[in-house]
Amino acid sequence: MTQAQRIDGKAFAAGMTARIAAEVTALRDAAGVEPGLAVVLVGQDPASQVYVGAKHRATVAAGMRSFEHRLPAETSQTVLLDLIGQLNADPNVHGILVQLPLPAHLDASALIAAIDPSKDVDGFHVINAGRLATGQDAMVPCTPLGCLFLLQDHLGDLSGLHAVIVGRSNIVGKPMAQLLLAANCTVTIAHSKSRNLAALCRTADILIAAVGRPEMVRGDWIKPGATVIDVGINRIPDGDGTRLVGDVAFAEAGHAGAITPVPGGVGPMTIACLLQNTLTAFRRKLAAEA
Ligand SMILES: Nc1nc2c(c(=O)[nH]1)N[C@@H](CN(C=O)c1ccc(C(=O)N[C@@H](CCC(=O)O)C(=O)O)cc1)CN2
Repeated sequence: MTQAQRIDGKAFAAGMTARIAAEVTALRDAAGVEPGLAVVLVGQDPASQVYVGAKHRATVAAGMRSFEHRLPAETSQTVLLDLIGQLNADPNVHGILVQLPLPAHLDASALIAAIDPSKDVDGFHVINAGRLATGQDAMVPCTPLGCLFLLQDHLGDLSGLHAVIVGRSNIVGKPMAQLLLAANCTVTIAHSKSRNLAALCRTADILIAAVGRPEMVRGDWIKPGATVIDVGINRIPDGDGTRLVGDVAFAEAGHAGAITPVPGGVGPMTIACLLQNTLTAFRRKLAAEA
């Protein structure tokens, strides 16, 4: 049996982070200021706590200022809107994100809409989504941006390739489609209700699995030689404990050309791209003030 090449997102993200840290040092030496990232976490979701902790450590390691706001699950919409208003006005904060998912009583769309689009380092604000869709400078959502970097590093020019994206979320599926269209791919967005999903996936040169269901994409959904990007991070029972699996049945994907592992694939790229977006927001502010 052939063995698909493993796309090492962890190593790629480490290289990006080192480059970003060097740029932050150079900017601090030149301008005497450094980028600041504010992260708002509401509630006790265990996975979100892990991700927010990882964001804090990565931000500090890159020489940026980290402003963490960990709030109780019962925090009201009004209190959060007030906090976002303060962060928008704070000159030391260049990037703001609200960690998702939020407790059910909160309106995530309204909170994201309250973030200054120039500080929206998640790229979830409709202004940034619209800018991306119309080919203008935008803050690009971190996970799809990370997927694009891995694809371009592995394949080079993506022109003319058929990309099938399984998943239509605002966070991954839709912005991923915009990025791949801009890179001259032919793009199909599929989802759990698409007819003949397995056959559709078999037509993909690039298969992006972002559906949030453990190992839903089986080996016989993958065209031999295809490049597979697995965005899923699913914790499943394993013996007495748990383990992480993606949306792709990794063990059945040996005939792919290349595949991202879970963990160690797309996940670390999400955080590296968050640092990149924060640096971009900072640079744009410096340029606007010059
Ligand atoms: N406001 C946001 N909320 C969420 C986002 C986001 O981009 N913005 N994405 C995800 C969670 N996420 C970042 O927030 C994220 C997920 C996974 C990883 C990661 O590095 N995963 C590791 C495994 C970690 C583990 O052991 O659990 C890996 O894949 O190697 C980083 C960030 C939802 N919410």
